[in-house]
Amino acid sequence: MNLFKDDLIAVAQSPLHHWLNQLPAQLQHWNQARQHGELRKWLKCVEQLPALPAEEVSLGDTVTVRATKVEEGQQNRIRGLLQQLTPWRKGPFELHGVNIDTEWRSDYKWQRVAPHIGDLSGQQVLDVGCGSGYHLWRMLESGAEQVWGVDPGQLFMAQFLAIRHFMPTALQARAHWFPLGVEDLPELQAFDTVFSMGVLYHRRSPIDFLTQLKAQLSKDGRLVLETLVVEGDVDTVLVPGQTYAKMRNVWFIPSTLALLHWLERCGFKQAKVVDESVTEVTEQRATDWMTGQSLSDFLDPNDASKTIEGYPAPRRAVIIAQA
Ligand SMILES: Nc1ncnc2c1ncn2[C@@H]1O[C@H](C[S@+](CC[C@H]([NH3+])C(=O)[O-])CC(=O)[O-])[C@@H](O)[C@H]1O
Repeated sequence: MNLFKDDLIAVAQSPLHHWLNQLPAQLQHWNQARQHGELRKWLKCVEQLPALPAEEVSLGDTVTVRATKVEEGQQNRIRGLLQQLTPWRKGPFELHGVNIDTEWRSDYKWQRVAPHIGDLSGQQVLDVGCGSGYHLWRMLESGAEQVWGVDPGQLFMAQFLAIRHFMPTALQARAHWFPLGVEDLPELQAFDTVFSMGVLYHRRSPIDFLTQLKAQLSKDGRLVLETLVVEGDVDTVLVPGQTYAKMRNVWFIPSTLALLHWLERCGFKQAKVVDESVTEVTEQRATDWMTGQSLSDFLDPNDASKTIEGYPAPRRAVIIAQA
């Protein structure tokens, strides 16, 4: 379990140390039974990345690491290796002059979330379904003491490890990623803020999901939830057919009023909607780093207010609720 050695030490030294009752055994099991066929290849790419000093670091809209002197050969090597980790969905990043223009401008989402969360100083922060970990770096920018991402997507883990490779040691020690789903988390009751963005609609049982998120929060903790919503009253929930915007695994898209009601039923307090907006094609689009189909292909070509299946086009809300 060398891959997670330092992260497990960080768990032991944190207020989350009771996670060690399950985590090492889960990672062991994952290592033996749940590894993706390509993971070795992806990790090899990460290992081959050149070591360069992180002399200029920005955890802003484009998460950036630069050294004063980078040779062209090193830059080409970085680009070539990182291109083997495509598709890159969540970013953007700039690593020693290599711009990773990801499918999503995840900075747009963060701009909708950040004004409402305040300073995260001193906090233990969990991001459930963190993808490449782009938002983990932004949470560190907001002051978090330690950030913990979980996501079953192993390509995203390799992407996170590649970004972390270039970070200065002091930041590396504060950012962690485990290949787990929300269903693998015990009731830790230890995080000051739990984020879960873009995951609820992928869950078959949204009430169980909200309950699992609540179980991660400390007594005074809060949830920052971002998800697809539809317009409508407290009884409105869209359960699409086989696909929604060509995504196969979409189950429940509630109205914000329905979602607030669910949160209340799960025991959350003071839940409020802090942002609601329609996703533009400038936020999710094909790029050199994700050459497949993207939002413009998922919308009705004659009416961008509808998905290709005729449902309302993607609209997203950010909700903050207290444990
Ligand atoms: N059981 C699960 N437990 C945890 N995560 C899961 C699970 N199943 C899938 N995921 C993960 O949830 C993430 C959803 S993407 C949001 C990324 C980021 N948060 C963003 O807001 O940009 C949104 C989208 O692409 O639709 C993916 O990384 C999955 O691997």
